[in-house]
Amino acid sequence: MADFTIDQLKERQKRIRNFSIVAHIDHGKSTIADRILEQTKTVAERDMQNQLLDSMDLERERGITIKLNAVEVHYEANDGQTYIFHLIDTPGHVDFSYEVSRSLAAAEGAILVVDAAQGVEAQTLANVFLALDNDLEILPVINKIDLPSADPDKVKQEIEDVIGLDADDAVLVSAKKGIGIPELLERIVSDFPAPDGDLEAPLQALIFDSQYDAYRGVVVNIRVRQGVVKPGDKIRIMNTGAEYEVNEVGVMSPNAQKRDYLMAGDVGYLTASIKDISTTQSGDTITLVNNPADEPLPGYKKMTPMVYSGLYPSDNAKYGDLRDALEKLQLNDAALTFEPETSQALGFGFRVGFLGLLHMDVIQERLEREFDLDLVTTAPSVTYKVTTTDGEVLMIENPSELPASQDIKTIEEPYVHAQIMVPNDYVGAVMELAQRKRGEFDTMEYLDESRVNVKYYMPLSEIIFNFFDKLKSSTRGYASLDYELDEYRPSDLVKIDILLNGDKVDALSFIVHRDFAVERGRIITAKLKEIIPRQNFEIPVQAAIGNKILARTNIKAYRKDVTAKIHTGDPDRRAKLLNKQKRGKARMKDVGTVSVPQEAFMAVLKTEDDEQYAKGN
Ligand SMILES: Nc1nc2c(ncn2[C@@H]2O[C@H](COP(=O)(O)OP(=O)(O)OP(=O)(O)O)[C@@H](O)[C@H]2O)c(=O)[nH]1
Repeated sequence: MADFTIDQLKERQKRIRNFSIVAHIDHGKSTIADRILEQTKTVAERDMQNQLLDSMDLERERGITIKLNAVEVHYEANDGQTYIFHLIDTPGHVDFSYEVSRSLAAAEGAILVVDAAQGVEAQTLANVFLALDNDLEILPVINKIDLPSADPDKVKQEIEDVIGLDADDAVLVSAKKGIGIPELLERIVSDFPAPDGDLEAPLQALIFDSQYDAYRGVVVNIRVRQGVVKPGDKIRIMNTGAEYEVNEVGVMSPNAQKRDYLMAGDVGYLTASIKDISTTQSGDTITLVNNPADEPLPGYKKMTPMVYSGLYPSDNAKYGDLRDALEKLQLNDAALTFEPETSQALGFGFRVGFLGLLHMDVIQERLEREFDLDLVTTAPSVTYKVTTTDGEVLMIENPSELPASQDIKTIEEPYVHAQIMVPNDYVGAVMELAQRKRGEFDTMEYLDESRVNVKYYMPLSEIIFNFFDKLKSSTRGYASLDYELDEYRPSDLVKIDILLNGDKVDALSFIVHRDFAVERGRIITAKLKEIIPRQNFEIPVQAAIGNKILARTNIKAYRKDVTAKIHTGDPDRRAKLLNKQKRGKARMKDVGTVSVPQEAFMAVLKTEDDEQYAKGN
């Protein structure tokens, strides 16, 4: 059992530094974290691999950080003392900013990384404001000073002008070449405060994340605010009231290492044979049963999903597995929400809420990889606010549930306030794009003599459907984007239904602005004609608003000799064809009499590109 005195703990607490690294995407957070692990010998050189903290395969493959990670590092400083760092790496993409705000709640300091060539970007600003909101000490670091285009002085000036932070003694670093890392380590010790939680007060530990482990139950990641927790302690989760006995406490360094105790100021994990995953929500507080804290810590702001999409198992028998998988993922991803839904076309599934399309992509891929599921996903939709002629207000997350037009008084859609940072030369392109996406100009501010911050009000639905990709391609990658939900505004919106062989397919319905309806109707019927394979009868494909048909095309039937060829062709070729067919089948869903591939449900997302081709842009 743990053997320690309060004085020893107090001494230890003075040597703890909890900090997070925040930056715009690709400015080098993960590389800096790697260097810190390397120079403090937390990881032996032979075990060192790039992006060590990005432990998910998906993170490595895509080269992005999705989840926050907390690692304990021991650093022997120039003053001869050994300091305990808890380094919390965070994602940079706008879809994952909820992970950033959670990690910041566990830290006292934030290293603000800014690329020496790119300067301050939209997410730099967004993240630094999150850090300031959390009262964190901020240490500016200018990274990539090895680049020929690096201009640290200009970036210092920008940090002062745009963020209002003194950047005179910003640490100059090249994470790639290892330059400036020793200075950075010293500055972490001198600039960030030690945590100040009361060691003798009743336990309060904030749950900031958890994972499910088939053997140990839920592994809960905590930041201890006050008191001490150790194996054998009886704990209570304050909001759910669940009680457990602690089996193990420890830290990640970067692999799990058992400890005798975790104390105020520590960031680590705890296990207690927790099998019921609903009892340990992120944001809840853990205390001791026999000496409980009076109140839980303030939790996290609940995240509002931005987009919803239907998730259905390809094989209807896997419905229960999908629910299990979603529950387990939710434990690890507080922003994920879901509820059961049924579709005439797709059977039983779930309506799942996401923070953006990247988040949706990541969840879908994790479900398929980590839980071995085969999914059919419907096109994402924002939440519309509908007032019916009876005065009832409905929040519509699924386009197929939109009431008939004669029952609707108004439809409102969510608007965001977007800021786009871009070099002067591309302002014209940005404005043209924003205008085309129904944007309403707000203001424009100069960041320095060559860059501006353009602000627009825009419908969220236009932003989530590849606005970011378009923005990048029309500014050669120079623009950065950040946005926050603003308000609901009335819009002239209509629902387009798709009919296959005369039957309405609910999972293919979508909502658009009336001005784009006919055009989108035409494009999507043409797209579906391309995507849905021919069958042995002719299939009419129609787009309609109510009873009014906007567009129609036909998928022709197989000609007899085509099938005949397959049956009489040479055996090798026949086998190949059959195999190809079989593989395709896995991703097909029988909708009434028609087999529809997964791709078709996403076709509505693709219509935007064609629209622009059609207009010759
Ligand atoms: N030239 C140069 N390149 C660097 C330096 N530091 C990082 N990079 C490169 O910049 C890219 C992005 O680095 P990451 O560390 O993955 O960036 P990040 O900010 O963690 O990105 P996310 O996790 O996706 O938010 C990688 O290709 C790195 O190799 C540096 O000091 N100099």
